[in-house]
Amino acid sequence: MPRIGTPLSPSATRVLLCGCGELGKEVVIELQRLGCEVIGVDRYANAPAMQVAHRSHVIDMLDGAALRAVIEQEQPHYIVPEIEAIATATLVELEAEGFNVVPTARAAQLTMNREGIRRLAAETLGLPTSPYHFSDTFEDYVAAVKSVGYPCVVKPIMSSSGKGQSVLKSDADLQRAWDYAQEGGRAGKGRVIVEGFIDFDYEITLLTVRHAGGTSFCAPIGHRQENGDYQESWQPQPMSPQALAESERVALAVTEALGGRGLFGVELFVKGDQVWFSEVSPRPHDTGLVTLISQELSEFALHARAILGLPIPVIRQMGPSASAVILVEGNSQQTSFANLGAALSEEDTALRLFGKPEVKGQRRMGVALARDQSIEAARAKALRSAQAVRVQL
Ligand SMILES: Nc1ncnc2c1ncn2[C@@H]1O[C@H](COP(=O)(O)OP(=O)(O)OP(=O)(O)O)[C@@H](O)[C@H]1O
Ligand SMILES: NCC(=O)N[C@@H]1O[C@H](COP(=O)([O-])[O-])[C@@H](O)[C@H]1O
Ligand SMILES: [Mg+2]
Repeated sequence: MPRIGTPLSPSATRVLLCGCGELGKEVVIELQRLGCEVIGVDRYANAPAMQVAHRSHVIDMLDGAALRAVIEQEQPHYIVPEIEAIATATLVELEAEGFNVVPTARAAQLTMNREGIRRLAAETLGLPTSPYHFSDTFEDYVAAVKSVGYPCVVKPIMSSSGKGQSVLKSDADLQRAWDYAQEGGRAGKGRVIVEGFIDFDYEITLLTVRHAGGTSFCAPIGHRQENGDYQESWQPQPMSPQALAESERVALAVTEALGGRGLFGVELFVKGDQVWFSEVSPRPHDTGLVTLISQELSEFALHARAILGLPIPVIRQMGPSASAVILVEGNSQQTSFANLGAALSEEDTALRLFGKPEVKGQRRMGVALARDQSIEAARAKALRSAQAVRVQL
């Protein structure tokens, strides 16, 4: 049975987070509640999760040598990737040397690159996905678009939150979408994926947790994306029993193939009873922020329990709930948020302000949460709360 020691003592259970954004902040809070010693690592100082960790390091996490140095210095019992952009080859080496990477180093490596996870899901596991093609050159990409057909979606193979992603409707979009994908990739210019556009009725995130007692699913989360970035999410998303069963089948297959313990966000497109796998985060998912109000154990608490080998006997869903993001646009290192009384005036609302130290362009800085009698009412309430917040740069 797992044991947890005293933080900052030789018996401490040390957890090191690679990535310290808003999702990591909530994971750190849950780990702190269980008495872990938590170390945050990210590319910039005062990142949200660093503000609640015991200590932190600022490094370029894509630099394998820098990542290894911090991990060797800290000797964590668990290494918890919080973002995709990490030197995952170094995590694979460290795992082979005996470190515990959550859920597994291979899961972090395969999901960092759209090609890794897409080929695993479609080619190895035979799961339904959109038609797809990978291209390295403009000429090959044009041929791929012709074969996939319009509309289609182009994305850099390494990107997240919709960066570098476009929907193409005709030949007129070819050059712009290519240029944007070349700018938006995390590793700079390079390979893109061309995907057939799935005309789904709705899309969900199926939070799936692999823990000591087996695999558990949360109620499905519906969400609305704009330009590949999440704006609102809600739980539970109404689904036919067939679509839900198929979603759980796909999520189980993907998470079993990735292995390890932890929470996964399985992204699925649904039309009628038909389900397509899109991608998976081997970590808490942004659309899962809704679980901060919709579940007794949030996705962050579930991740912490799973990582530490603790039981998850039940996941209680508390009724129709929603989240709405607080996006800030501009330039500031001292953003402030006002009119919070109005934002929290209604029953069953909550706010998270992430405490990000800087905004340059557009950045998600907070989220409003709400519960109500119906999904429609919860969504409307979360939006009212988010819109009530007055941002000063
Ligand atoms: N093939 C597709 N057909 C239809 N819609 C799509 C397709 N691919 C992506 N989308 C839309 O774009 C959104 C973002 O796509 P995707 O999840 O691949 O991007 P991402 O950059 O990995 O985003 P994140 O990191 O936030 O998950 C999807 O949630 C969906 O709404
Ligand atoms: N879709 C992935 C996602 O939501 N990741 C979350 O956003 C942070 C980065 O935010 P930033 O870009 O504002 O630094 C990440 O650290 C993670 O918490
Ligand atoms: Mg996604």
